[in-house]
Amino acid sequence: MTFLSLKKLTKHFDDFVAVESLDLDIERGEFISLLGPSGCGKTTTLQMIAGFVNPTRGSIVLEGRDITALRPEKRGMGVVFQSYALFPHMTVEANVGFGLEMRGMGRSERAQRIGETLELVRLGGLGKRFTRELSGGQRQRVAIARALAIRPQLLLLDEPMSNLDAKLREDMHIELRAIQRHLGITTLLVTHDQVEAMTMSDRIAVMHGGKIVQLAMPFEAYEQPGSPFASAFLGKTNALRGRIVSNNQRCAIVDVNQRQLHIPHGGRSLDGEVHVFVRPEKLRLGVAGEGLPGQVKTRVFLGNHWMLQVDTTLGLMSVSLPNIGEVPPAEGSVVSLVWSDDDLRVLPQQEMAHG
Ligand SMILES: Nc1ncnc2c1ncn2[C@@H]1O[C@H](COP(=O)(O)OP(=O)(O)OP(=O)(O)O)[C@@H](O)[C@H]1O
Repeated sequence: MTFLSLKKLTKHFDDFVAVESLDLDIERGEFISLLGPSGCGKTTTLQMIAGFVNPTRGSIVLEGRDITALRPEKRGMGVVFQSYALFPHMTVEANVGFGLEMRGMGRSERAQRIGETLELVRLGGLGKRFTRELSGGQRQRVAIARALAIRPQLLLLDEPMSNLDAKLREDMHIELRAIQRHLGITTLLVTHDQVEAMTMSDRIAVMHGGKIVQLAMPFEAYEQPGSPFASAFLGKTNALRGRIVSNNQRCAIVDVNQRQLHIPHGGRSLDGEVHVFVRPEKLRLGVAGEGLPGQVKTRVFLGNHWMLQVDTTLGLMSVSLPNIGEVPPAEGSVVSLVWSDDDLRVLPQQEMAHG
């Protein structure tokens, strides 16, 4: 049975539609991210699941039971907000034990649970501190421990890592994912950070304009984006405008600035104006005369790779080259770009506007 089902979940604020008829099924133990830009309706969706915002329409079904009208405290969910919302005048232990006390758990059982949960987030020994005496990363762990202490059936995370510096955030991604797997706890994360979503999730729901525009495993979402929006939001991409010349069973033949490209269309024959996408790391430098000629406009070194902007007749193309210990051609050099047609993606142009 599906663990959590959102059925045509909708939220209007007056005549503004924040979330529109959203359907999502989550399996037990799954880690799902709602990924999208600011204002796309991620937080509103999470708040409806938590019970803090009433849906305008639609329903929320948890293990077969309709909980749409259930009060938040009856839902048995753990929530971690971006602000953490810790109690500054209380110790770490008191913060973590708060929900347990509310549920009437006895003192000794509570102490044991608090101890276990602090160990889990590697805060053992800090229980007596006040939360104001902790670093940002430690505070964030307290917030997670507080949500986990009640052993919730669903963990809801709203941008919980956004206040941490980049290195700490990276560590927390790995750690939180390990804790989530260890406890087998079904988790929904709201984020606008695609790396965070990719690192942690079993599946990513890409949101745009109050809707899910793609739901897929990270690799699939990145390699086979279902819309121009998803393609551009999940990592860098080069988008070219083209026009369909013809389709055969496997490929669309697309004219891009008078070059004919053969692009696998995945069984979906296309017509008219299209967008052609190619990821920067799928482009390589060829030998002279071999591919699309261009001139290097910028060259940036990023440690594990180089990023080049190359001016071509198809427009400015970003090219990512792995750092293999060689310095690529300097700015101003004439180069040629090659790719495999299998790495090109083609999507109808009008989807750009709708996401
Ligand atoms: N209480 C409210 N009243 C009116 N409009 C609201 C309310 N809450 C949210 N909205 C609007 O609904 C839209 C979706 O908001 P939401 O907070 O869900 O977006 P989000 O994707 O989580 O964005 P962010 O990443 O910035 O938090 C936004 O345009 C927001 O301004």
